[in-house]
Amino acid sequence: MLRILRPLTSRVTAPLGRSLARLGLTPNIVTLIGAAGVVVSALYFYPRGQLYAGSVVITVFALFDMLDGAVARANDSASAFGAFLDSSLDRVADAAILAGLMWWFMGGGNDPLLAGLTLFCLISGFMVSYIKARAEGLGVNCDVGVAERTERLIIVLVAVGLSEFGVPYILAGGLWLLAGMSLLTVLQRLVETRARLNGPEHTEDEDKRTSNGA
Ligand SMILES: CCCCCCCC/C=C\CCCCCCCC(=O)OC[C@H](COP(=O)(O)OP(=O)(O)OC[C@H]1O[C@@H](n2ccc(N)nc2=O)[C@H](O)[C@@H]1O)OC(=O)CCCCCCC/C=C\CCCCCCCC
Ligand SMILES: O=P([O-])([O-])O[C@@H]1[C@@H](O)[C@H](O)[C@@H](O)[C@H](O)[C@@H]1O
Ligand SMILES: [Mg+2]
Repeated sequence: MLRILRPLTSRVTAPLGRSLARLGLTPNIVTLIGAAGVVVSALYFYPRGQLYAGSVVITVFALFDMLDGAVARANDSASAFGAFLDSSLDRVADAAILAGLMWWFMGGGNDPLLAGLTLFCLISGFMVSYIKARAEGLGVNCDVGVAERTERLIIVLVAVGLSEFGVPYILAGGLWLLAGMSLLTVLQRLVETRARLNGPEHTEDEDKRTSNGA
């Protein structure tokens, strides 16, 4: 959904990408800094229980995901391995955020129901990404859904960040919303992939890939 904002955000990220490239940073280094930063920042959630500070710092490092591609485009160094690393480390970052939150609910947060709901969000979010990756492996595009990664990050970070200001039900509400939207996106991507696999543009060549495992 929010991908439509890309032309707008690239007005900021493209010049930033050029500056980082001039400093000698490679896209892969930017990817690694962003992912490592998110993982370490998840320690704000658990064990520290600092939900607002954690959300802010995680947001800063999550934004690196918009900059690695910008650096790649700035110095014409986009690579297949870079794209693979970018997507793979997104999963590590997503897991760190939600695992940090889940552990906090199980400890200081003392809310086993929300811990379970967070685990559901983690698994359904991974399913969203996995379905797209598997569909692409079978030769079809699956860029659909109400909760792509950017939407999922915004929902969880805003809900968790605002919860420290005592906004009623924001944390539980945000997590229920995230769970529902992730589940809906899983269904949207399943339907889309099925339609495309059965569609006219799906060739015999692509059928050969169906025997491959995940
Ligand atoms: C009071 C409350 C307090 C709470 C505080 C918390 C507030 C939280 C609020 C919002 C949270 C916002 C988090 C947003 C994170 C967004 C990050 C994100 O999701 O990015 C995803 C994409 C980028 O996707 P992708 O990685 O696929 O694209 P790339 O551009 O990287 O290109 C990939 C290709 O590049 C090549 N490549 C890449 C890496 C590599 N190592 N080698 C390579 O070769 C390769 O070809 C790859 O295929 O996001 C988007 O761009 C979609 C649009 C998103 C719109 C987001 C809106 C966010 C809101 C505000 C942000 C404004 C920021 C302006 C920019 C600032 C930049 C520092
Ligand atoms: O599938 P999803 O989790 O919505 O979105 C993800 C994108 O936001 C990410 O930038 C891309 O690199 C991943 O491969 C993945 O597709
Ligand atoms: Mg990126």
